[in-house]
Amino acid sequence: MDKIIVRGGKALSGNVKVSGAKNAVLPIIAASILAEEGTCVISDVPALDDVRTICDLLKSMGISLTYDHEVLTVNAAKLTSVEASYELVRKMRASFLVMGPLLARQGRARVALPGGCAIGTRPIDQHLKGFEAMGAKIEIGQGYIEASVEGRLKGAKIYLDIASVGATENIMMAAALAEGTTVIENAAEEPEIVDLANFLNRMGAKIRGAGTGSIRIEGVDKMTGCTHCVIPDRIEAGTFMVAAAITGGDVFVEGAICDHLKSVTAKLREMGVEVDEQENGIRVRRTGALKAVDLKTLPYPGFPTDMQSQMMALLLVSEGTSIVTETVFENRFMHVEEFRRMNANIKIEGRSAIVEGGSKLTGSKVAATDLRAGAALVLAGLVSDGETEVSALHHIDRGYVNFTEKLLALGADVERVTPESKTREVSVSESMKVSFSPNFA
Ligand SMILES: CC(=O)N[C@H]1[C@@H](OP(=O)(O)OP(=O)(O)OC[C@H]2O[C@@H](n3ccc(=O)[nH]c3=O)[C@H](O)[C@@H]2O)O[C@H](CO)[C@@H](O)[C@@H]1O
Ligand SMILES: C=C(OP(=O)(O)O)C(=O)O
Repeated sequence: MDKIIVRGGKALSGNVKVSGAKNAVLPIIAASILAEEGTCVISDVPALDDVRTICDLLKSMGISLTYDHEVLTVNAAKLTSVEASYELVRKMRASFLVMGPLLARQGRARVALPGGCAIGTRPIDQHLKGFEAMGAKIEIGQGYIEASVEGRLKGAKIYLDIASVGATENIMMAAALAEGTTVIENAAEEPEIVDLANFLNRMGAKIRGAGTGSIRIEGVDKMTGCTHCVIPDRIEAGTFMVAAAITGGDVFVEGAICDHLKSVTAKLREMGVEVDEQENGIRVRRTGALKAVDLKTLPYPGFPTDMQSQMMALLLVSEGTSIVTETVFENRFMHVEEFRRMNANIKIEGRSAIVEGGSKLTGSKVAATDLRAGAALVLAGLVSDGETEVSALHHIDRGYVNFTEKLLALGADVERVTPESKTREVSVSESMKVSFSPNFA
């Protein structure tokens, strides 16, 4: 099993380019199932394990795909199966996003129950409530959810009890090909929802209001292939912003969209970090001490839960006590135990973590507990005494393209080690080449 070895003490500097957003591209690839004709050509598709998983899933349904230099083509004219197997859904919960498109196009879908994961139980009741409101019959058995509808789905007014990102996306995709108009109230407002709506509209859908709490979808009879470029990953961008801040560095995060990162920028500024918002990216510098701040995760435009663990790493080296409250997922503090191995002083009280700043972090053996926790441990390693060894990298590979290489290019003392070959020497230019070649043949 690969490990990342980090030796602390280097201030990061230079330019890092943000890849396409994982959380935008996954629903977009699922949405391409809706195109009965033509090819979807999607660019800035990051070479991530999660992308490979959803591509494998579409391939298992008879859909043809190609991937070359971050351009993915999907031709879903031929669709031979409406099933998403346990093996693929288990690897990645976002696989459940194929349910809406399959149901809308084929009138039937059979998808393995996604179950919980390290960060919480993550139910899908809001997705199912939406499909039922559109006339689908839902049956659950033998670990699978079967949804079916006589004829077409019918437009409906759906109020989400929770502004769920996945439910908003799944229902929006289903409604795009339904008969009549669907209105989703208390919809999630994340930028990835806007990107998905833009993609669907290019395919022929009629969606208005994405990015607000009320989305109106007029169903159409047919959708076709289109071209689309995925938005930059705001969480990857935020992770590098924290990397700059934690090391007292000076980094330009190229491609980051300032508007998508307002809550992160505001917190960094509150802590005494200089954040310069530019047209094509964000420059982050830190020279002085870091101030403790409190933060609470919330749905967009609130502070993202996917940045909680990285910010916690930063708060560990600030002056004073901070309170981090996690309101989105009920169990997203697994990284606290790992931080403690690095001499962190953190107490958990219910949904809050009391983070004592100013501890001298020490390098240690730690394991990623989810993908953002993995990144956060590497960030903590950048300022720890001695060597930090991060394992369980399959989490990091789900959501960060060339994470080690990007840090290396900014001057970090970091390497990825494969036990069989001891050290895998990676030249940055080589590693930046396309390293993803899924078996699309
Ligand atoms: C692939 C992807 O885009 N993943 C993101 C997406 O996950 P995901 O779409 O799974 O997150 P949701 O917004 O659906 O979940 C938010 C909260 O709602 C709850 N819930 C959700 C659906 C439902 O039917 N019932 C229910 O109770 C969840 O358990 C969770 O507590 O948004 C999360 C919240 O910003 C991010 O952390 C994930 O990175
Ligand atoms: C929780 C995350 O992803 P997922 O919803 O795919 O598990 C994440 O990206 O931090």
